[in-house]
Amino acid sequence: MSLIIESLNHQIIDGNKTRNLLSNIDLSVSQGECVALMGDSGSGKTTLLNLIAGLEPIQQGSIKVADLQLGQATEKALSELRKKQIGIIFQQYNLLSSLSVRDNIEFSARLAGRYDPLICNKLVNQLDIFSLLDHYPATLSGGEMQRVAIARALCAQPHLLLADEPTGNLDEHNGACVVTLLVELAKRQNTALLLVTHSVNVAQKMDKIYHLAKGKLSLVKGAF
Ligand SMILES: Nc1ncnc2c1ncn2[C@@H]1O[C@H](COP(=O)(O)OP(=O)(O)OP(=O)(O)O)[C@@H](O)[C@H]1O
Repeated sequence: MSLIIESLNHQIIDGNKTRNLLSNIDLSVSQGECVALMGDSGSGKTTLLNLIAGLEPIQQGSIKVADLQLGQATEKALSELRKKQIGIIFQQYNLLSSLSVRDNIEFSARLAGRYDPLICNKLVNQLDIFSLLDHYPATLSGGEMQRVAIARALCAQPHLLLADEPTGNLDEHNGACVVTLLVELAKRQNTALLLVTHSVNVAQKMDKIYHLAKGKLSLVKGAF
């Protein structure tokens, strides 16, 4: 299993009271499995991804990624995990502005110790960003940045890929192509994919769909 979440609870401060954002969440994603996470805006999807990436401290319950218990891990171990095992496609892309598209893509793969020019070149062609390789992020459109962020994450061949609205800036056709490619590559690389989306069409391409509402996670498509 690439990801195992058990009895996860997470509270936030809302005004002058606390709110249970995540209540007793259980979720497992195995290698090569593609899972969609849906839910209204503000339901806690991004917070859940941040907890899985070790970017926010776990308050109660457990999250295990690639055999590492995040709640007991040191900052160094969490940082190593993010470098080597977890790929993240952030809502805001988080491309490094001082690096060209080519260097952005290669950087994560080299950090993970998995830079393979053949894999990178193939991804660049599949995502149709070859002509952008010498450009800098500031000169790209939202959709182009999104495709570069996807190439960067996949080029590092992560164990677990977390994608927050990876098609939010793409039109319906390009969004569908990118998701088909994400699923195909996750299966081929044996990567576990957890993808946040508001699009039912995108979610339908996944093996399972979970819905987050009022802190509870429920399975709406897939094996029980
Ligand atoms: N550290 C924090 N302290 C207080 N409130 C927080 C904190 N982090 C998130 N929140 C609140 O938690 C709620 C869930 O936020 P989150 O970004 O996880 O939602 P989301 O489901 O990803 O929404 P969207 O679909 O709009 O991206 C929001 O109301 C947000 O303001």
